[in-house]
This record gives sequence, C-alpha cells and structure tokens, in this order.
Amino acid sequence: MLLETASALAVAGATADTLHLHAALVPQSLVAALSEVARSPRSDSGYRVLKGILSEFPDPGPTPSSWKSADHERTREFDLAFALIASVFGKPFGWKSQQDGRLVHNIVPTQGQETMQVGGSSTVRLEWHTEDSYHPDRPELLLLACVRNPDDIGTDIASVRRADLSEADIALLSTTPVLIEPDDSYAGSWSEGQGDEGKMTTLWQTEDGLCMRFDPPYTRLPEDAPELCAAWRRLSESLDQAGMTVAGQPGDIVVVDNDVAAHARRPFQARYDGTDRWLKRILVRGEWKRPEAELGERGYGQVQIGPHPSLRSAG
Ligand SMILES: O=C(O)CCC(=O)C(=O)O
Ligand SMILES: [Fe+2]
Repeated sequence: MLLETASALAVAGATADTLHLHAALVPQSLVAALSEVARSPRSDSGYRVLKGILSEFPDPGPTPSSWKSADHERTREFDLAFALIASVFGKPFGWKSQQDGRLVHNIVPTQGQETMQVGGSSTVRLEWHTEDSYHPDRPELLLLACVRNPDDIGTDIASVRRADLSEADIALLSTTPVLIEPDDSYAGSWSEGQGDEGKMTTLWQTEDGLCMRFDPPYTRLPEDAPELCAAWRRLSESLDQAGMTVAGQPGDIVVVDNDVAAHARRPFQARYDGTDRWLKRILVRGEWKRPEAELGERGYGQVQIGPHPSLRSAG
C-alpha cells in the first residue's frame, strides 16, 4: 500500500516537502499499519531497523555525484513514502541552510569532500557524533533509508547506555559545559559569536536512562581541562567498544535514537561512477525532554523548515 499511496500522492502533485499539505490523501489504514511498526527505539540499543519497508520501490537509477545534483523526480515516490513513514514516527523537518532546506537529504560520497567530517566523505572515518549536536532543537530521531549499498558499507551505532563509563566520568560529563559548533554542512551560514559560550553538557539523565550530545570534531573544550579531555576520550573509546555496525540493504530504514546513540562510518573507497552507496536521510522531532539549560540556546541562528505535523497524531 506504500507504493500505491506514494504514486497517488505524486499524481496529486505532492513531493516529500509538501506531503504535510496532502495528509488527507494518506489512508488511515496505512497510518495505522505503520504505527504498529514505527515505534521509536527508546531502548538501550538506541536504534532499530525497518527491514525492507521500502523494498517495493524500483531502482531509481545511478547514484548522484553529490546532494546538489540529485534528480528529485527520479526518487519522488520513494521520498514520499520515506517522508510518510518519518511522519508516523514524529514531526519531520529540514534545515534552511542544509541541502537547500529539503526534507529528504541525499547522503552520497562526493568528490572534494573525501576527508571532511560530513556525510559526503569517504576515505576518512566519520567520527562518532549525535546529529546536529550544536542545536537545542536537534532531531530526536535520525532515519536513514538505503537506496543502494553494493559494498555493504555500514553505519556504526553506539548507545551511551551500553558504554562502560564510571560514575565519576558520567558526573563530569554531565556537569562540565563545552561549546559545540555547526558542522561543515552548514558552512557559510553562521559566524562566531552566534553560539552559546560553552553551556552544553555531553550527558544528561532522563527517567528512562542516560542521554548524550556528542560531536568531537566540532567541539571546543574549555582550556586547561585535562580531566574533561580524559573523560571525553574514555567516552569515545567506550562507544568504540559498545558500537554495532548496521549495513542497510536497499529498502531498509535504520532508525537511530539521536539522544541515546551516536553514529559513525568507517572509511571506504568511492567509485563516482553511479554505483556508489546512496542513503536518504530524514530528521524527526519527538516529544522527549532535554536539559532545561538548552532552552536558552540560540542555535547559531539556524532556521528549521517544519517541523511538520505527525500523521500519527492526525489519526
Ligand atoms: O553514511 C552514514 O552511514 C551516516 C552518515 C551520517 O552521519 C548522517 O547521514 O548523518
Ligand atoms: Fe550523521
């Protein structure tokens, strides 16, 4: 029913970006069926896989050479179905300054970005990070849909709840503030001084367990804080120990709880011939509580497109 509904939505003129305006065309029976599978991974593992949920969609042709050159018409129905599923999980949104403000991001290896800490990199390890850590309204869920993955390149996922951390490290990382800046996919859209001078904490406790906000390549640690640096290093190492590699196959969606698990990716060699790995990504807001101190953060002036209403609450 996903394929039929996506086709009907496309015929009606909808795209993933305007799905929220066409919600009346989504059958309630589909929302109900998806609500059964679309449960947030609020478990200690921090992720879940919706195996083959988009596998009925045809191969959309060659992998684009960058997000900029993706032909949105070729994946219009796949993107609509992905956005529909994301909208059952929660409230999907995009960032005005990321991938032209689109809801569905294309994550493909990109020439010139090989060694950067962004989704388009390849020959370096993409280090552990929680998505959009710099922002108080970052996604609670990160959805990665696999279009193509012929070389079985996985996403590494590590839950802070499975990290072997001492009480002393948890206490230090929960109280010592750091400054997290936007990553290089936001280049040119912010300037120094728009941040919140180092009030962000790496860990916090919630009723159902420990949560994390962690993006080492883009973080400034306070000067003269050797204990914090050491605790940070131990956090990274314990994520290495706790991490799992999840290699999606075409049609799979990997759902990552962005407050519980960090993600990363090992280096790989891109071919740039249209056969490379191709993921689609949607960011989703949930209902969960973050530290009150975050409410005062300015988020470097970054503007969201959405969040759009969840289909689940409509149904
Ligand atoms: O390529 C991957 O497996 C993950 C890339 C990533 O960090 C992201 O899309 O947010
Ligand atoms: Fe990421």
